[in-house]
Amino acid sequence: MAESSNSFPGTNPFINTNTEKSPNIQKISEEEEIEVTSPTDMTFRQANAGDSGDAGFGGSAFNEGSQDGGPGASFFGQSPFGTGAASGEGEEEGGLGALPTGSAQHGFPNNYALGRRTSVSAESLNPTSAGDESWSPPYHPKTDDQLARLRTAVSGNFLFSHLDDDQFKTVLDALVEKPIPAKDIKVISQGDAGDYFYIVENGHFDIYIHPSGSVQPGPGGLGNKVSSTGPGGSFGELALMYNAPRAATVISTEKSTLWGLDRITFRRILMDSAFQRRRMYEAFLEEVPLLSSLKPYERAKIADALDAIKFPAGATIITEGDPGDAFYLLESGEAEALKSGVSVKEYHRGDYFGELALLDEKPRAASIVTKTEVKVARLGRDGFKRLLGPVEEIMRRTEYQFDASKSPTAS
Ligand SMILES: Nc1ncnc2c1ncn2[C@@H]1O[C@@H]2COP(=O)(O)O[C@H]2[C@H]1O
Repeated sequence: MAESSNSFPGTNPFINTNTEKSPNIQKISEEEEIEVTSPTDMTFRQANAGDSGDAGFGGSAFNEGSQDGGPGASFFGQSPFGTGAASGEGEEEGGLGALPTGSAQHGFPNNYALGRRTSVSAESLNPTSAGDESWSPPYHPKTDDQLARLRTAVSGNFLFSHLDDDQFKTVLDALVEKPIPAKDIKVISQGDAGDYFYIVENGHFDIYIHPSGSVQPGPGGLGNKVSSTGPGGSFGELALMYNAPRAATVISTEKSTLWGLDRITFRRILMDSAFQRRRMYEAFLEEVPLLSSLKPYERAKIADALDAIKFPAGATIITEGDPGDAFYLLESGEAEALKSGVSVKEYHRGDYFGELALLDEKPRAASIVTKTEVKVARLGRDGFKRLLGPVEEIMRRTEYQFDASKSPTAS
């Protein structure tokens, strides 16, 4: 635990090695020292009043007529950190693919996490360490209706799927309902400090990134739309995980309902497992040819949803004729596909199988049997449908050679 916690900040895959300082981000770093001290400090209370940080809870002070010129109305007022423009010199808006630097290749703005502290408090480096026993999680009572809705909302979220019962209860108690009354409400502004992680119960949100690292004045100031999210989805974890400014702007596209989890509860309960999963699969997923067209952030979301399973040699992972419930990526070892007992295809590291039954709701077209000890990353049906949409066409183009005379070398 300590090992992984301590190594998180040092291995931020999205950090930029550029040493140029942004005054805006420096302010955010300073704020963190205050913010991690108490979830009920000034920042939190101001947020409740709707005038600071990320979207406040219970406040009605939607600041229509956004100060920063983007299409969305800001959900909050003047940030104590400002949303001042970071450098952005010589860069054109052009989507993630158009960004020129190393971090841009990762799908993040040039100055993402630029100002992250080199010296941070023990709490922020190691949120679950001993010495933090004085922390008691926030408790926000909920009606039966709220609890039922909340359980449904988090049931589809992979960051919650590995919690034990106590952790799950702590998180449910700490979540706060946050109605978003209309479209064009800016819940998160790129470049700001992060206070909350959000789960979408209903409604829809678009996500924008400006190459400069923060929202800019004027038309197009939000940058480029990079993705969107809806019921069961979540956002706002990156700033909390990496102690970094918000990497993107998130705006409602309709009336919606969010549940917000404060930064400290997120870091203490959800972060370790989320980090470990993302880090564990990051390098492997980059190597998987099927996923090479995806952006790094899309691969990170897939990592959240994967389960590692080991099989000994000679084990059957998939049985021909069965209904399909999961898709698999082969992480190590070798396996083969058998149709009516005849080998028709071999699998090695980076290959995938199990997609046909999920794509077409058909029974398994072949059995998959291990030839050596094998490690697979399993993606359940929901994750497959939600996360692999962008590569569906690639999967559909895969031609299978079922002619037994060409096996076992057919691939
Ligand atoms: N392509 C993307 N790059 C960065 N963040 C994204 C992207 N798509 C969605 N997001 C979410 O947008 C959020 C903005 O706030 P955070 O940086 O805390 O966390 C970010 C992610 O949860």
